[in-house]
Amino acid sequence: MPNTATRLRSVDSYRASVAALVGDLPSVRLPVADCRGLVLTEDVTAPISLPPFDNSAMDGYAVRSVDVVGASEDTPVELPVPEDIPAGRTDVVPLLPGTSHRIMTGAPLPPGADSVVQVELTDSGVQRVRVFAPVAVGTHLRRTGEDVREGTVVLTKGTVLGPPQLGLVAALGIAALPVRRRPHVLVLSTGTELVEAGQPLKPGQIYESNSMYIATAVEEIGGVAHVLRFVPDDVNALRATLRPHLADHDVVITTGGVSAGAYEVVKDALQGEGVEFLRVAMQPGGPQGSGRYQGLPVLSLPGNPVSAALSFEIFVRPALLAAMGHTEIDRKRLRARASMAMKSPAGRRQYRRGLYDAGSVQAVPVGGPGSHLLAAFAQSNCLIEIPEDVTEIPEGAEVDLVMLTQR
Ligand SMILES: Nc1nc2c(c(=O)[nH]1)N[C@H]1C(S)=C(S)[C@@H](COP(=O)(O)OP(=O)(O)OC[C@H]3O[C@@H](n4cnc5c(N)ncnc54)[C@H](O)[C@@H]3O)O[C@H]1N2
Ligand code: MOO
Repeated sequence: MPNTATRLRSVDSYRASVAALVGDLPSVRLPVADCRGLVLTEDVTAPISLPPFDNSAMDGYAVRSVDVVGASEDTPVELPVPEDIPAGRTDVVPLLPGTSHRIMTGAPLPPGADSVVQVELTDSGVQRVRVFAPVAVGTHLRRTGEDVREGTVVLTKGTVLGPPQLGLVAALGIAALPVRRRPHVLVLSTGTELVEAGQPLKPGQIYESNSMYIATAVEEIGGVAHVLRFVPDDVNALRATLRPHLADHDVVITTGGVSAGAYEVVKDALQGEGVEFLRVAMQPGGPQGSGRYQGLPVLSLPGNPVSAALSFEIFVRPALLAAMGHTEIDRKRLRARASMAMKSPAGRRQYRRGLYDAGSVQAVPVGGPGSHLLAAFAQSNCLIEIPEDVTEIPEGAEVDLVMLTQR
């Protein structure tokens, strides 16, 4: 049967298959510093209160409010200063009536004190201090547990750990957290025409770029990418290249070698070995392969750079995010008016690269639909999604956008 007669899989159904193939990653305990962007798998309970002790919110003098009643510029109250309490002083120095201790921000409030006079309202005395204003009980104090009470849940299972959450955990003295671990992704680019940056190009050669896109896109969402470049058009050599890496990766992403040509090394090596090659009703990104090779999920993306990139964006990225335990796996979507007319093939969901302008609420197509237009893609901030049943978008019509700048 000719390739053209092959039935197309819908984008949504293929997306679901890829997500099911990748599955869930296991939960592990990791040092807090390694948890940025990962998803918590258990609630976190505070082992201590925050603040852990009553302390001063200002540099100044710990006093009893009653001792400075009536103080003013003209009638200062003068108190002896028997102790100096910098932050970090760990011995207990009670405050006797009629005295004050010099105290710094974050230092423990001495027992007996009920307020702090900030230094600006005093003469900054060291042996004795003149206080120029009264203070109400509780002024400039940070009470034990005001932020967090020991034993309470501070972060719930499913939370994505960003800097604020990790800062809180550090403040609680927690060293490691239970998280879904990072996906380890083997990125394999194929093609005899591909050379690495730094080498001169011979006629017919191009610089290899897909692995750069895929690896950095994997790392952007918190995965770990290991790049391999595979050159020969030899199926046994490709299988042998994969073999030593199967045990320590969660997913293999290949690019190139999946379409209808005479040298389709990925397809030839993996078809019939657990990986199915098919066409998806998407443009770019029609030819795809997926399945398990020796038990390991393999996603074979088409070689054209924008096809590979959009295949990652539409199929692989949400699957990896879901595997990592994220519930928000989709990019933000917007609607805008098309700045110009566009055509799209019948029966395919087309993703045109575009620039969304929030001011005019317009989507401007950047470059054409071609899957080799890398510069246009790099200048875009969105994809303009043209549905399968739409072949013409008139200028000014509302279109759906997939924003590439935010999740
Ligand atoms: N007769 C047909 N030809 C093609 C069809 C088809 O249905 N019938 N489909 C076209 C579509 S659509 C796509 S997409 C590509 C997919 O081809 P492959 O996955 O086999 O990719 P290659 O042939 O290996 O490469 C395509 C293109 O991309 C360049 N490339 C590949 N890998 C990289 C890389 N790592 N970095 C940079 N550029 C890369 C390669 O040089 C080619 O120009 O097939 C169409 N053809
Ligand atoms: O579907 Mo291919 O991915 O257009 O270039």
